Amino acid sequence: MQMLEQHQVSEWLPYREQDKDTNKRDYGQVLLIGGSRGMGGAILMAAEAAMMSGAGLTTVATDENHFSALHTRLPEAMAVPLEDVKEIRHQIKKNTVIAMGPGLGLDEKARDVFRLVLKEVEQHQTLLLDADALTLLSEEKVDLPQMTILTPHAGEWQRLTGLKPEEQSENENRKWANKLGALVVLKGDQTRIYTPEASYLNIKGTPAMATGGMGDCLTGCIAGICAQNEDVLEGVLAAVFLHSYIGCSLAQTRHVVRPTEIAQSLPVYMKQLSTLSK
Ligand SMILES: NC(=O)C1=CN([C@@H]2O[C@H](COP(=O)(O)OP(=O)(O)OC[C@H]3O[C@@H](n4cnc5c(N)ncnc54)[C@H](O)[C@@H]3O)[C@@H](O)[C@H]2O)[C@@H](O)CC1
Ligand SMILES: Nc1ncnc2c1ncn2[C@@H]1O[C@H](COP(=O)(O)OP(=O)(O)O)[C@@H](O)[C@H]1O
Ligand SMILES: [Mg+2]
Repeated sequence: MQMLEQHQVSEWLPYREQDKDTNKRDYGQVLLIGGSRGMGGAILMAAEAAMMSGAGLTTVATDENHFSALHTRLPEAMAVPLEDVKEIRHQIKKNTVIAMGPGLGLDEKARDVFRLVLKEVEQHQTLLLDADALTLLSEEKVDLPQMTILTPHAGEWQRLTGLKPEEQSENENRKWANKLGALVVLKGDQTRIYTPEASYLNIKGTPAMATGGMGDCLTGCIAGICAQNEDVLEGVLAAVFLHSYIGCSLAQTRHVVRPTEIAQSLPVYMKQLSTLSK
């Protein structure tokens, strides 16, 4: 298992050359799907992290009840209603990265959008499944596009694989990543990443990060960084490292780190780390 190092991450992070003529469409378009009634915060946190990590355009498909909160907190993001099938289909076509699951719920409406995304997404797009989308994946019969990114915690991984936390060994996890043909980010105090070919060990996080929404923030971070990276694996590894790196850095002066604080800090840390290798 390969340990992630800061110098690699500084190479993998997207870097914006100052004198380059570009526009927002050069930095990817992210669609985030989730936030059923009462769980709007989950998808809002993911959207904020995606936008703050530099996605060129960020769109959120969520319950209409959350639109005003989203626009107040994050006016940079666009919103579409979760039940508008025609619009969601259009958005799936349009976006380069699709991240689904935070606060999505497990009801029929959630199942419908889950099936729609799995049916419509194309091989050239990057799909990330987190939270309730992982639970739906364990219940529904669907084929995953190649190298779908899955970001389970130990409980979600158990639902997908049947492996109890104490059975989630390197061997078993790799076998399952292979079987699913997926890039698996198995979250924990020290997150491990599995592809069919290799496995990676993140830096240790901090218990100050053990608070609701921290995984939702990671989802946005991965989506935003992958929107700007040609290489999906490098984007995922850089995002996982950066999320913990910022968490540890903020925890030096905090009892608990808010996921939204990590999102707010992303532009500064990305600039700092990505510049190191230039
Ligand atoms: N502000 C919000 O709107 C928030 C919404 N959230 C949403 O709440 C929904 C449920 O997600 P949860 O993950 O809380 O619940 P889940 O029910 O999906 O998973 C929790 C279960 O997994 C087990 N488990 C084993 N190892 C675990 C580990 N390392 N971490 C966490 N659980 C572990 C727990 O014992 C529990 O039985 C998701 O849609 C999620 O996105 C959460 O993200 C928290 C914040
Ligand atoms: N004790 C800990 N040390 C380091 N990181 C942690 C710790 N507990 C949780 N995390 C991180 O917080 C995130 C939790 O994700 P998740 O369980 O999906 O949270 P949520 O669903 O509430 O957003 C993961 O990125 C995990 O690595
Ligand atoms: Mg989660």
